[in-house]
Amino acid sequence: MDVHTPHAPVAPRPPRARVVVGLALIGAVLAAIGGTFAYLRGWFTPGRLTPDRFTDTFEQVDGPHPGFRRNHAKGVGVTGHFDSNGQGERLSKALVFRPGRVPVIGRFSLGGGQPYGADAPAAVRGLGLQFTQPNGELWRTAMINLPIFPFRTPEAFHENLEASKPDPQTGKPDPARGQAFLARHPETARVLGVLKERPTPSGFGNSAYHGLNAFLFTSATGTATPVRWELTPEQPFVAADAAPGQRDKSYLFDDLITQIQRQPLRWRLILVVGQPGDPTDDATIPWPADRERVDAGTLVLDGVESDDTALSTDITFDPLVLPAGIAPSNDPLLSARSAVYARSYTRRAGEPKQPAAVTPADARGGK
Ligand code: HEM
Repeated sequence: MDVHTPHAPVAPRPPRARVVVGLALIGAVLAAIGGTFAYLRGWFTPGRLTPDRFTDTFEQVDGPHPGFRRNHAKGVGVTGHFDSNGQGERLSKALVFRPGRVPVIGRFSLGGGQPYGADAPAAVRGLGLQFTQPNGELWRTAMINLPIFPFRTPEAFHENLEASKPDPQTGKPDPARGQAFLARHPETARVLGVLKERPTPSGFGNSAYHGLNAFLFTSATGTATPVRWELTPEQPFVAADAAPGQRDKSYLFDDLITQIQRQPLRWRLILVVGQPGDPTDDATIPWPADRERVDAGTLVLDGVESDDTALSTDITFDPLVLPAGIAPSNDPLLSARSAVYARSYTRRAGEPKQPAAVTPADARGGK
């Protein structure tokens, strides 16, 4: 054997054989891509909870409303800024916490997939925000007026949606399915018990908003701290209207528009500092009330627009769009939220849109 050729030389293949091998390779690559695609869409495992299936279920509960968000469908866009006082800097190196001002685009909304439903005091109030840092990085967050979330996992949220689908016989959700869900999920029953005791403020402007999921803040020196955040209103508490049925269908949004046009609305951004042992993967459990609360600055909202024209319409307030210095925790809701928000956006962005309930004339104060 020739020492310079330790392996038997490979005879060159005739050109036709090379073409066949090449085509087979391309076929294998396409099959692998197709297989991955089918796997991700859940076609191999029909019971698996995929972003598509989650989005379909939202549509089945509230009906198809092309062009609108699949959850928090009714809303208005807002604009303003965040004045940071620098107190958050010791927890996170994110530029948004340096002293100074950053622009904010936001959206107030009501929970559920009905873009034309009547406003009601008990409806979940939402506030999505996007902060733009001086280096162009974005921080997006979507908060609600509940201090704890009723569902621990995406699966539990989805199971509850399934139980909320209208019964074909009555056109309403079957109460027995709701009861069965609560029996399987005592954590949801506990959260609903807590929420029932809370006084409801009169509108969007005097509500507090909670980020609920925990995040990990990293300081300039590399220290990591679990943090939850919330917005506390500077607008004084007034109890919710006991008989809003007498009022306009969009009275919560009308009041918000009137208030913002009178004077800017303001909230304090509070960073709640977690201690070792505080759960970061369970938004149904509040952290102890004595946790340190760092007032990081003031959110000021001074512009309001209809969903038909607002910049926020083309934004998903995806909780995983984060600047350096804020990272996701191990909360299982976070990645599910990100994936389902993206699916909702892809669907609504490709559909023809009906006019929003709150029109551009309404947002200009034309009522
Ligand atoms: C697995 C859990 C969740 C799922 C599947 C889910 C699903 C959705 C979907 C599909 C949208 C519409 C997205 C779009 O088209 O832009 C949405 C919007 C929203 N969600 Fe969630 N959500 C979840 C948990 C939460 C939690 C924990 C909060 C509060 C901390 C929250 C607050 C909001 C708010 C405020 C909006 C409206 C944002 C906007 O105005 O665009 N969601 N959600």
